[in-house]
Amino acid sequence: MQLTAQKLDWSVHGTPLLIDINLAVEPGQTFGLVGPNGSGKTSLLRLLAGLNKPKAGQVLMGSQPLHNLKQRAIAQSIALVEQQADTTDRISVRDVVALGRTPFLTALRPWSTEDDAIVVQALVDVDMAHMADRLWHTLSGGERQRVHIARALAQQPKILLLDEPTNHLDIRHQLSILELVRQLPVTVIISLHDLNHAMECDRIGVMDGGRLVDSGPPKEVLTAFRLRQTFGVYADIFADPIDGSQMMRFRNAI
Ligand SMILES: Nc1ncnc2c1ncn2[C@@H]1O[C@H](COP(=O)(O)OP(=O)(O)OP(=O)(O)O)[C@@H](O)[C@H]1O
Repeated sequence: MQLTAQKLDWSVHGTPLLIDINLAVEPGQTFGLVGPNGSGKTSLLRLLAGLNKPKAGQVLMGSQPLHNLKQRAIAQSIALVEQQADTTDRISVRDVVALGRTPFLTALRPWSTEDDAIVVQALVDVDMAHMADRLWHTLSGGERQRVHIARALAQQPKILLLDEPTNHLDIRHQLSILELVRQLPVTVIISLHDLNHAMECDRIGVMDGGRLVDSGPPKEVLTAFRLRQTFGVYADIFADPIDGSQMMRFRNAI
């Protein structure tokens, strides 16, 4: 499903935090959102998920403006994995993931064996099936992150929004989560700090000071100029001798 942002503005107490954001992510594409700390990535993802309302402009899910839809209808199509999602409840890993099924349950459509199977598959996908009975609060940071991703997968969204999902993850799980996300047949918008990981996205967008300052194929967008201008670093960009893919070697901060 296509996700479109048209002329989005968002501000808090009169301070503009997102300014004139225009973006269209095609069905099935993986779109990487990059930018320095405080550039507006999380704010944009929350608007795209319908959690915050824009001051101006609109978000379209397919051809439907989000502001015309109820939260439950949005949750049947869009899942967001937030950066600092937490719960203090004594709840098992399996039950956290089962929360992903909530938007689909009604009195006429109660929990079924199909939901059980979806939850198990989501746990397998993030390599957490062996911890299904563990209590959430006993998990490490990386394990919690993987459970949150499993909850979003259990939602079986058409659009998956991920805010720095590789935060806390060891290198094996970083790579396996990114590989999993890229293979999903859904539209994905993922914020990333690791620019070499962002190179694997179909397209990327660069946030700077609340604006989307560039978007396009990673090779065209993440140039030495952009790394200096927006990220404040000197970097060398070169082709990997093994497979020719573009890599960045960061030298020093400006
Ligand atoms: N509710 C709020 N009230 C005031 N300022 C806010 C609020 N939410 C975000 N901001 C500010 O808006 C700016 C953008 O924040 P945001 O979290 O979207 O950035 P980000 O690109 O995700 O950053 P990071 O890479 O550090 O996670 C920051 O300066 C932040 O302090």
